[in-house]
Amino acid sequence: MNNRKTLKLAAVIDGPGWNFSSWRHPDMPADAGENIDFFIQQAQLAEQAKFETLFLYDVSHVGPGNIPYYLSMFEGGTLMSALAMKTERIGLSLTASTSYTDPYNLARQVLSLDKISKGRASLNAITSNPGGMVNFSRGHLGKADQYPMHQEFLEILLGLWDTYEDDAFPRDKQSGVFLNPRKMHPINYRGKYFSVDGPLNISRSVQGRPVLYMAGSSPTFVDLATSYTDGVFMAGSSFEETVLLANALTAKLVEKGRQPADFVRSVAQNPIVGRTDAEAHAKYQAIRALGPYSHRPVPLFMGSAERIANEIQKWYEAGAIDMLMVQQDHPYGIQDFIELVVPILQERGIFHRDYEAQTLRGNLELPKPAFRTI
Ligand SMILES: Cc1cc2nc3c(=O)[nH]c(=O)nc-3n(C[C@H](O)[C@H](O)[C@H](O)COP(=O)(O)O)c2cc1C
Repeated sequence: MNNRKTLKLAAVIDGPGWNFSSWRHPDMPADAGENIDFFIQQAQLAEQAKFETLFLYDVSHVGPGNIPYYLSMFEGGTLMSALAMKTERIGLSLTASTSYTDPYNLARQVLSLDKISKGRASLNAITSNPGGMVNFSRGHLGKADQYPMHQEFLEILLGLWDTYEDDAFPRDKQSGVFLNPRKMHPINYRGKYFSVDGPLNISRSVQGRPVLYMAGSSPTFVDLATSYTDGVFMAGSSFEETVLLANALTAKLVEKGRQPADFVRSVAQNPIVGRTDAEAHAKYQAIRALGPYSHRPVPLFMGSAERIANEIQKWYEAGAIDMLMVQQDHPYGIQDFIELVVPILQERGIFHRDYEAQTLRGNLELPKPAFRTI
């Protein structure tokens, strides 16, 4: 069972895509990962189509054998801040690793993005590969540290985002009262990995807090996500696996006394869409031919627009997803999806025709969380 009025759509605007060869396509800017004009174009395209949010994955340790996008990409918070100025309604979601930064820094960055965008920011907080800790003076830590560290990180992040009550800053010029100090709540957190006094130096968000996601698949992931986040990003490698994980998440939410409707479960797919199945297959062959490896997995969502819409409807109505993240390998992947599939989803009442709210939370049908102290 799905638990929202409509399916949510995210556009994953990760440069040339998560593969080795799409940058070689004649219509893909070879420097797409560092090309701000390309990102602006993708962001505005998704906003015109009323996608709820943009989404960026992240990596912050690389080697020469990585995919081109890994080797040549913008830092997500900086990029999203630029896109905030070129868009008005669409959400701005970035991924960052809790193994590779400090919670105070990330809390400031994401809440700043939230203010700059007037309530459209969200963070996908991931644990990432432990190998990268050598870039962040944490080479002594390993895989076993990552989830305990992640948990502390999320508690601090949420605590810092609720440093101030909504009306903590009267900024009254007459009386000279800028801050009501009784409404400021430093967290004074002492953990094994992080120690943070607070307070943060930015007021509470218009959407309460930035939307928080986690990505993963393990039982620890399910447990932490249902305790701390507003939603998840699941691998989505098959319909059956996704239904199982989505149901496990829902059961855990209910067990913890949370409303499943206040939680967004999403997967990413890289649809290759045509007017006919044959046209979609020709597009797939065109990118496959770019090499360097002839093997490129056939996307789970490939074929005519009608076929893709049916598949999305099946996943949505089975409660496997609340949000579909549209990722592109083909340079027209998102555009094709918008032109061919979105109208069918709208016709069927599965996807909205316009933004209903000003904030990302509102558009995701998530309630504004009340202020709380941890
Ligand atoms: C759907 C999904 C998306 C992910 N995205 C990223 C990412 O953008 N950057 C990254 O470094 N790791 C990413 N990861 C890896 C996770 O951070 C994590 O290391 C991994 O999933 C281990 O957690 P698990 O054992 O609970 O699944 C992703 C994982 C999943 C399942």
